[in-house]
Amino acid sequence: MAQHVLVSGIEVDAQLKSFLEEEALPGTGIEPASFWFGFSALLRELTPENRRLLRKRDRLQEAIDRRNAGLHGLPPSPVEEEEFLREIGYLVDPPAPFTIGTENVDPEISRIAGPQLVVPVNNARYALNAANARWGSLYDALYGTDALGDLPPAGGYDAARGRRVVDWGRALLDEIAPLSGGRHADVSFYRIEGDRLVTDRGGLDDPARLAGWRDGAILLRHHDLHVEIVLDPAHPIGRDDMAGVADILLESAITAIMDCEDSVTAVDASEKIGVYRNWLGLMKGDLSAQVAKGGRSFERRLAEDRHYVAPGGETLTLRGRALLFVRNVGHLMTNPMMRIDGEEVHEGLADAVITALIGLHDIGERRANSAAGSIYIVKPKMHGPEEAAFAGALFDRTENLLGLARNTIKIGVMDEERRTSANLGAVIAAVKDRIVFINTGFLDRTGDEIHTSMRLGPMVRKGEMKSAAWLKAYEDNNVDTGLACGFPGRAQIGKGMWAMPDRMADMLAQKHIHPEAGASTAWVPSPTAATLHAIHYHRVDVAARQRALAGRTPAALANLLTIPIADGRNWSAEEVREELENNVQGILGYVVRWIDQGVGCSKVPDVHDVGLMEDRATCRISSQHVANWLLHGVVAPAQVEEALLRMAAVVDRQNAGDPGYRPMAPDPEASIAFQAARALIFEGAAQPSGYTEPLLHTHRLALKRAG
Ligand SMILES: CC(=O)SCCNC(=O)CCNC(=O)[C@H](O)C(C)(C)COP(=O)(O)OP(=O)(O)OC[C@H]1O[C@@H](n2cnc3c(N)ncnc32)[C@H](O)[C@@H]1OP(=O)(O)O
Ligand SMILES: O=CC(=O)O
Ligand SMILES: [Mg+2]
Repeated sequence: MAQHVLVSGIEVDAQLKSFLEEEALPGTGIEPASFWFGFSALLRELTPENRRLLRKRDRLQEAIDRRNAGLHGLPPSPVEEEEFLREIGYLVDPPAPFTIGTENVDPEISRIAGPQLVVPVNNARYALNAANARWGSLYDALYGTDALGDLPPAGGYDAARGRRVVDWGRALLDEIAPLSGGRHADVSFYRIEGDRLVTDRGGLDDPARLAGWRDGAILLRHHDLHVEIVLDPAHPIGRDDMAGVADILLESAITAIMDCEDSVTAVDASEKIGVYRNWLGLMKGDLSAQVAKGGRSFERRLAEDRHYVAPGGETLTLRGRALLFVRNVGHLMTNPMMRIDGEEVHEGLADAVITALIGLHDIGERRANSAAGSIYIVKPKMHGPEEAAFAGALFDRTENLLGLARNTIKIGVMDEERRTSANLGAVIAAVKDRIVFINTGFLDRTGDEIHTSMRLGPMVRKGEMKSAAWLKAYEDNNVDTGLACGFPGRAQIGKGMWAMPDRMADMLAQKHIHPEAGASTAWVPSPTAATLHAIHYHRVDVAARQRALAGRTPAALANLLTIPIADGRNWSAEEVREELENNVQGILGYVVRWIDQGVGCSKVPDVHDVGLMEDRATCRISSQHVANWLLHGVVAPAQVEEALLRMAAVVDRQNAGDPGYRPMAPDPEASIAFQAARALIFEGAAQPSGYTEPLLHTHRLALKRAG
């Protein structure tokens, strides 16, 4: 049983108290007594407002549910929907035109367009890898994935495949830094003479693309992104290369989000400490992890900065690591790590204070993460401007507590709830001097789309959501609003996750649409994906795209408010079965690892055997979808029960190789994970905003209590 101790009138888990006093506070100049005094006051002041905002969510949803139930399946026109949403206070008047005023923003956010990597911060091995993913090997990314159309054969190095990789890489150099007299593939030497790159195929068409050099490397720069040609004639690859090129390194994950939210499992103090401790290691620079792979073991640590000579002879220092954000949880959840007046603390309040406290370790002397002296917090799952203003107030109060100048804590706003999308201008206005991004979290957003109109009728199939009118309007509106509010040069306009981690050829072929749509960043699930997605930012000039898009007619609110119900469509029994099984398999495959093993982000095969990145947001979509079809009789309860049992056996088989895995199918009644998945569906319609957190937390806590 967790022990709580009373500090400044709040009950704090004893382990959390020790962690904060012995690990997080030392070095910040803040004394424990004043920290606890301020923390307690902040919680007392802000908890009532947090609760009020959650009650407002419920009231609005109840009003929408009542109205929708009374429509008997006849969807409101977008005009009627808009009028209704205004009437109940869901839609507010847009603000007068304004531009954001955020200052002290690092160039990785304000200027450089490139990939954004997300990683569960409680996994030190992955978190370090993500921080170090600023630079990635193009050759490895092409060789080791299906990017070139096929997978590498089993066994040792395949020289023919290696040649294809090298050719592809050299052709990319022709795009990024063309030579005046031929192709990079035909170059037999790269040399620096004076301040210029010299090859036997001429110099650079644009000499300014040479950013620098160091012993054994040429550094190019294009669209603010760097590319390093690694020269090493002794290297196994360089040895067989006419010009001695051993690799091409791409500046890849320009920013990375250390996630405390949807990709982690943190239901109590000990798990929250795991999350906070890794963030602390990243901010202090001393995080390490022992990695065993390929028959060897090594210690992974944070990469160092990289040093070059620039044309003119000056030293050029480039960051070796991605600029790090930390994603806090939203306003919904509470956590037993602390109690105030006997009630669990609102987790988002604690996250803000503790992650910002930890951020202090960087913004003093070190500035190894933010040279500009900012702490970057991503705030997810906010519904509308009042909730954004509340996050702003929380950050104000946190700054007061930690002695920080106003707006030191920056905010990345996830545009991932319908009330936020529909009021995006007002949301941005509410945090206009600290906002550093808006990002279309289309996965949560799809879950909220289903949940909000749950009672209207059955929704289209999950795959069809991607072409629904609301989704296009949502994506366009996000860019239009960001441009209108002056984001270019100050803040990111971001797009969502590539959720098929093994489908790199498809990503390479498709994800260019994000920079083309005017986004300065977009999410990737892995360092390899970051390296490959970086190519899109060489191919698309985001700044030019943003200038071109700035004058277009903004996305119509009517389209954003077009509800994706199926409108009388009858699916065949086969289509219903496939949809149900796909959702149920995804839910079970994700939930079983979440509950039993504490893994918050997993790759789970869908019914077509494509491994999908599953996190709480994708689980929200699947569970809400089944709940919606159940509510409207598209599927019967017995059919769902039967699918759960059948898919449990499938998921058990998929995990058969994992020695730590507890099968569900032999005794589903006794499997807490199975029961959690079942509850997510059968109790799905009643979950706040359709979120999965309350049921996931309850079931994991039950499992931990059971031992
Ligand atoms: C809707 C949303 O909120 S999306 C945001 C939440 N999602 C995420 O954060 C995605 C994070 N990604 C992941 O957790 C993983 O990539 C998964 C679960 C999707 C796939 O994982 P796996 O199949 O185990 O990855 P895979 O086996 O292919 O690769 C493992 C290697 O890649 C690395 N890796 C994989 N994902 C990441 C990542 N996001 N960051 C850093 N490194 C990563 C691992 O460190 C490991 O390398 P190592 O052995 O050198 O340590
Ligand atoms: O957080 C991202 C999302 O898509 O949801
Ligand atoms: Mg999300």
